[in-house]
Parts: sequence; structure tokens; C-alpha cells
Amino acid sequence: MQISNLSSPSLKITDFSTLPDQSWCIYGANDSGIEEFFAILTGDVTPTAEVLSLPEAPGIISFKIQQDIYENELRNDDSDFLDHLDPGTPAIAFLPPGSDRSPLLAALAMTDSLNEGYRQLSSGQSRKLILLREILKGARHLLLQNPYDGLDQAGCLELDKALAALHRHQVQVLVTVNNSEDIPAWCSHLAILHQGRIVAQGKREDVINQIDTVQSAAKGAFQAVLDTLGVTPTPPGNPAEELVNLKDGFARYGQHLLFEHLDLRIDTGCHTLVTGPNGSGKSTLLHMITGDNPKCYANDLRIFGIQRGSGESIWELKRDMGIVSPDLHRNYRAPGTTRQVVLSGLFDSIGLYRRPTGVQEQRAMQWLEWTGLAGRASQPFRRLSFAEQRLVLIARALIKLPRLLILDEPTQGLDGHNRAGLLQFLEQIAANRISTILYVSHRQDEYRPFFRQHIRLGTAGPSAPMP
Ligand SMILES: Nc1ncnc2c1ncn2[C@@H]1O[C@H](COP(=O)(O)OP(=O)(O)OP(=O)(O)O)[C@@H](O)[C@H]1O
Repeated sequence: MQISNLSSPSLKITDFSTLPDQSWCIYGANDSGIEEFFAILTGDVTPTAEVLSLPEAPGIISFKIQQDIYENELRNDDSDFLDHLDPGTPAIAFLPPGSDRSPLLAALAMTDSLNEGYRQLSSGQSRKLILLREILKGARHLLLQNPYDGLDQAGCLELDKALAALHRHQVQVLVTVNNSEDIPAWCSHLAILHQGRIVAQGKREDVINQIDTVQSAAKGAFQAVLDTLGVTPTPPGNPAEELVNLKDGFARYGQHLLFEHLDLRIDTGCHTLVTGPNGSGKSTLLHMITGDNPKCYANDLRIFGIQRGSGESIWELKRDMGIVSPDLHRNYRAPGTTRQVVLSGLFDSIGLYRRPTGVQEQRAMQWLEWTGLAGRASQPFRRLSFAEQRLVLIARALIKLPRLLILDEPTQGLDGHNRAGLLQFLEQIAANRISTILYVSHRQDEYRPFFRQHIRLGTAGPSAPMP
């Protein structure tokens, strides 16, 4: 691969080249131009450049490819013409013939999911499936965008082993990452992208020390400040109210039991962390609480003191919730501007169908400033990068500072500064007793002290108070 004198709206790259025996990691913050750089490498964006020699027929993993597959599956959904839900293309059909014998399937815990339809896979499982597809098809070049995002810890380790083995077998692997902790040990070379330029490149051991300097010069886009919102903290002595109460809860699809005997009670201030391997039922549990999964009716579940299935309106319950999830992100496909997406959080809609007040407009602009996106307020949301879209969806959930904030892997695709910014803001929310937070993450550095209980799915003994 060779790039010389490349110029694009957000990148100026004088020289970048790789050799066949090298595997590269490109590290950059969300605003470094790294998403555009990846799109250039995959041929999705064509910049002006003196030399642009890119790998032929590479295997590609990216947020865009995952979204394209999902949207294609939606287009082919035949549920309306069948007497049952169309599960979509079975996972096995995405893999090259003979893949079912690959040990990597078991290593990534995907053997039991091969007959499930693509849309039934959990977000981590669908990412693993596309990773498997690209790895097993035997491409000589792999281009992977944030490959560890959304994978459970065991999955990250197994993927790391597989990529290290591919590197040893002369497959040229290039990964881009937004978090320095994700820089893999097996990559032989490292480049750092900062403000649209490659500021360091070379052997991993020669460049890694420069990460700290670049990180301290950067600052994340997410800069929300609770004080300026003018919200009154809830007095400490206020009695706690019951927000969620699930008794002896269970979730099952056919023969596949996700969890059972789960007691989950969340009162105001009882910020709750939910963890567990990919496919253990975290999103299913959260969808039961948000009313987006019919399993809530089969369970003894009270939300805000109201028994589910008692004729209540889900929209009334949603009024007190703010939600971010991989599922919301991939389904936020309604046309609209960035500003309209933030405003839609006030009405719990996908798309904006009501006229907001002047105060609401101002508040949305305030949130766009806090996410570094005020300049893109009038641009179509779908044209933003994945990380920018994620920041907008976070703003959409936070704009109404709801009683219950449901954040399912909210930091996917975000860099360290943005993750830290969001978690600091959540800390402020918790300290001022504004919202109660229900949070899912695979990243251990997000397991902050403000969480009061920890629900572990997919392991013995599902629930425990935080140590
Ligand atoms: N409609 C459905 N029909 C059959 N199985 C389903 C359906 N929806 C989800 N599943 C299965 O339920 C399991 C749990 O999915 P869920 O999304 O809750 O997992 P998760 O713990 O959130 O995973 P991840 O960490 O990857 O996001 C998965 O194995 C998934 O394939």
C-alpha cells in the first residue's frame, strides 16, 4: 500500500506506505480524520493524491458494512407475507463453504448461532459473524475498523489471537482504533493520526511512546456541563421511588434460555451496571424495560410502579426514559437533520414530527455545541460519521434528562476523550440525583464507582451489589 501527497476535506497525508510483511494499527481520535482515512483505504472515498496504491480485494470490517448488511436484510424481510416472523438470512449463509469446521467459530462462541437469522443476532454476535466472514474467506489483506468494539472480553482475546496468527501467516492486517488500549500487541507498525495528519509512523515500539503526547494535545468533542443547564439537584433526603421491579424474570427464544430467576429492582439513585458475554441477554433485558420486547408481558415486571400488561401506554412510560443502544443507532434511518435528531429525543420519536418550541430549539443547539457538532446542525444525520452519529444519539437521550437513562453500549465508536467526557457527565448526573442510570458496557474502565449494583448475565449468580 502506498499513499503520497493525499488531500481530502479532512486529511493531508504526505507519505504512508506499508510492506507485505507488516501489520499496521492506525490510532486516532474521533476528530483526527480516521474515519475518512479508513473510507479511503476501503475505496469508499476517492481523494486527490499523487500516488494511491491500495490493497486489492481486501476483507473489510466497518460500521458501514454492518449497517449495509442490516439494511439489506430489512429490505428482504418477508414477514408481511409469511405467517411467522422472517428471521432473515441464516448466519451460516454469510460464511464461506466449509467454515463450520473452523476452530475460530468455537473460539468466538459462534457455533450455536449459525442457524439464527442475521437480525436475530446480538450486536456483538453480528460483528463477530462479519469478522469471521472476512477472516475465513482467505483475503490476503484485512482492513478492520475498531474490530474490538462491541465484543466481549473473551471475544477480544480470541480475535487478537486469530489476527496475530494471520499476521504470522503473511496476511497483511491493518486496524484502525480510537482508543489507545485497543492498539494490538501483535501489530508490527503503528501510525498516529492527529488533526488530519499522520504525526508519527514506524515500528510499533518506536511510535507507541508518542501516544500520550498526542492524547494530551487532543480534547474530546463531548463537553457537557450540568451546571449550565439550570437543573435543580434533587435534595439528598428525598425518598427513593421504584423505577424498575422485575421478579423472577426470564427470557427465552424457543429452546434458547437467556436468563431465568432474575430479580432486578432499580430505585431512584440505584445506578445499575449490566454486563455479560455477547448474546447473554443484556439488550433483551433492556428492551423488556423499554417495552421494545414482548417478553415484558410474560414477566412480572413493574416500570415506574406500573405493572406491564395492565393496559398502560408505552409512550407514557417512554416519556420518562432516555435511550441509547446499538439497536436504536442502526434503526435511526428516518431522514432529518442532526438538530432534528437531537430534538426527536424530546418526543421519543425516530424522526421529528412535532414543532419544537424556541426553548427546545435552543437546548438542542446547546447539546450540539457540547458534542462539537453545532456546525453540522443542518446537515443530514445519516451523512455524519459513525462516531458523530453516536454523539448525536447520546445528546438525543440526554436532552430531557429523564428519570431513567438507559445506555446500552453508548460509547461504541467513541475515542477515549469522548468516553471520559460522557462518563464524567454521568457522574455529575448521579451526584446531583438527576437521573438513574442503567448501563451496559464491555469496557471495564467504564465500570465507575457511581454504579450501585452490578447485574452479571451469562454467569452463575446474576445479581450483586457493587463492591
Ligand atoms: N427475535 C429473536 N429470535 C431468536 N433469538 C433472538 C431474537 N432476538 C435475540 N435473540 C437471541 O438472544 C440472544 C441474546 O441477544 P441480546 O441482544 O440480548 O444479547 P446481548 O447480551 O445484548 O449481546 P451483545 O453483548 O452482543 O450486545 C442472542 O443469542 C440472540 O441471537
